This record gives sequence, C-alpha cells and structure tokens, in this order.
Amino acid sequence: MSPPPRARRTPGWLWLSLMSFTALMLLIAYETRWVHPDIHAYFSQSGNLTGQQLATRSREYLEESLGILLEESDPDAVQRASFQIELGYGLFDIGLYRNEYACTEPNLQRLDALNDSLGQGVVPPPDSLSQGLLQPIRCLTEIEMDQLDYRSAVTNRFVEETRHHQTLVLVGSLVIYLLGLVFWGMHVFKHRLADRATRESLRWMAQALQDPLTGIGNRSALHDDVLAEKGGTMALLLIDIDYFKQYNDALGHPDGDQLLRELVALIDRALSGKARLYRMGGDEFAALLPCDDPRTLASAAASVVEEVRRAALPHPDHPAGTHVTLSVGGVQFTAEPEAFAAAYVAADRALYRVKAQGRDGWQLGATAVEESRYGFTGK
Ligand SMILES: Nc1nc2c(ncn2[C@@H]2O[C@H](COP(=O)(O)OP(=O)(O)OP(=O)(O)O)[C@@H](O)[C@H]2O)c(=O)[nH]1
Repeated sequence: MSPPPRARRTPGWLWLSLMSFTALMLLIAYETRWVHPDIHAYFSQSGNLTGQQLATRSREYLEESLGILLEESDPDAVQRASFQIELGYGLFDIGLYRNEYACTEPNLQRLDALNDSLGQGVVPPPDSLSQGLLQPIRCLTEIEMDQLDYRSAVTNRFVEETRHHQTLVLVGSLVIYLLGLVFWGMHVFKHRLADRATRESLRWMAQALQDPLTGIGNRSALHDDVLAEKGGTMALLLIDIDYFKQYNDALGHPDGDQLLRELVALIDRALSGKARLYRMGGDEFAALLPCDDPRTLASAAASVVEEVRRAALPHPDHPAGTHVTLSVGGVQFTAEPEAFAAAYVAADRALYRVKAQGRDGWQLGATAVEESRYGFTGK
C-alpha cells in the first residue's frame, strides 16, 4: 500500500515577511560591500599612468628638448636634448597609441630620424627641427585631448550607471520593504482571525456547558467535572423544588424563573460556596463537593434544606405550607464514570424517597453510606 500523499506546506505570511526583510538586508549588504570596491578601484589610479598622462609627459619631454635645441647648440645641450627625445619616445611608443592614433607611427619615425641625426652631432636647421619635433608634439596633444575626452566619457557613463543602479536598488528595497510589511500585516491579520476563532470556540464550549437561565453549569458540565476529579471522593446532592408546578401556576413562569435564580444563590450560600452547582433540567439542581466523610454529606444536605426554610420564600399554592421547600437526595461516591452513574441513581432514589415521604427534607443514598450505621435522613 502506498503511503498517503504528504500535505504540501506553503510558507506562511510570517515566513514570507521574514524572507522579504532578509532579501532587503542582502540587497543593502550587496550595495555597501560589493559596489564600493568597484567605485574605489575605478577612481583610485595611484601608481598607474593613464593614456592621457603618458601622452602629457611624452609631450613635455619633447617640448623641453625643442626648447634646448632652439636656445643652445653646444654638444652638451644636443646630448641633453637627445636624451629628452628618447624619454619622450619611450612614453610615446606604446601599443594603445600605435593602434588607435594614425599620427603615432609617422611621428615616431620622425623622432627616430631626428635622434639619429642628433646622435651624429648634426643639429637640423630650425625649420626642419620644428617639423621633426612639432609634428610629434601636435600628435601627442591630440592624443591627450582624445584621452581626456575618453576618460570623461567613461566617468560619465560610470556615474550614469551608478545612478541607475542606485535607483534600482532604492526601488527594489522599497518594493521588498512594502512586500515585507504586507506579508507581516497578513500574518498579524491571520493571527487575529485565529485568535478570534479560538475565543469564539471557547465561548461556545462554555455556553454549551452552561444553563442560560441561572448561569450555573448544566448536566454536561457535571459529567465533565466529575471526570476531571478522577478518583476523588465527592458528594453529589440532587435538589428538587417541591410543588414548583403550583408555584408557576400561581405566580407565572417569570416569577418561577426568578425563584430558580434565587434558589441557586441560597444553595450556594448553604454550601458556603464550596460546591459546584448545576441545573439538571426543570426544577432540579445538583451540587458537587469534595467529601471525605458521610457526616459532611449529611450536613450539606441538611444545610440546603434549612437555608431555604430560613429564607421563607412565599409559595402561594403550596399544598403543605406557605413557603418554598426543597427535597434533597445525597450520595458519597468516588469520581469514576461507573461509580458516578450508580451514585446518580442512588441520589435520585433518595430524593424520591423524600418526595414520597412528604417532601421538604433530605435522605442519603444507600450505596454511598451505611444508612444503618449513620441513619442519616432528615425532615
Ligand atoms: N418557570 C419555569 N418553570 C419551569 C422551567 N422548567 C421547568 N419548569 C416547570 O417546572 C415544573 C415541574 O413540575 P413537576 O415535575 O411536576 O414538579 P413539581 O411541580 O415541583 O412537583 P414535585 O417535584 O413532585 O414536588 C413544570 O411545571 C415545568 O413547567 C423553567 O425554566 N422555568
């Protein structure tokens, strides 16, 4: 049998937002760490002569040699001029100039020829001297200008590209940031929805266990609470109003409802707030309280009956008196599902024994206590 297909997990909004913010951080790191060295490398040219700088220096050597030859003609000056021309030649004779500037080759030849004749001690007349040096100087000047133009064009392009790049980074950061915020908002929204659903479920669950008229627990709540007490020794009292039908008939159902609420408060007071109360339906209540001793059970049952007697709530149509009375059946039991079921039957029987014997009293269930030993019944 093939295993069931695994449910595909989609990343939640929280993860999406965290991923967006991580992407944003990476983008910023890229911008500050990777781009910066590029800019630095481009603008920092210390130690490297550029195409323009070589041409400038070469031209300066040639101009110097021209100045020497025009002013002096002694052999020493000629030698110095020849040396300057050689230096200028060396800086002029590079691949970049030869490949890209047509004037380079013929002017290098002119310099060669001039230097040859200077080497033989022959200083050309001023006209041809000017030709021999001025032409290369002019060529070098053109190269300088062109290289300057080239450099500013490259710089402009680089600045433009950098600006474009920065705009992209800015827009990208903004988009990622906004996406992150949206994802985060979705996460918070979803979280709130889940919270609300949980609160709603808890409210429904609480309502499902509550009697809406009196606000105390209902029959299901009693079962749940008994299960929660697992193994504990408890007392269960079943409490029924005597002649409630007549009360309703005489005073109306709203007054009947009010009596139900008042009795809850009285029963609670009788048991000193130590019992949990439940409405089992109609005019029947239950009380659940911890009870290690049958005497506690008897005194709890008696207290409930006494408290209502003391309250002397008028009952205009009570066949046997003038005030509201209660019948109570009690039992002690161990909080286990089966023991509880038996205890409930025993308490119910005890209650009906009270009813059968004229009401307004209490009895304890035989399964829980040895009636013969304690004889706990009360009028
Ligand atoms: N006002 C009101 N009456 C209710 C409510 N639920 C049940 N009752 C009434 O409670 C009465 C219970 O009547 P019975 O079961 O005959 O009990 P009883 O009249 O108290 O008689 P005994 O228990 O034998 O003393 C009925 O008349 C129901 O209409 C409720 O929520 N509000």
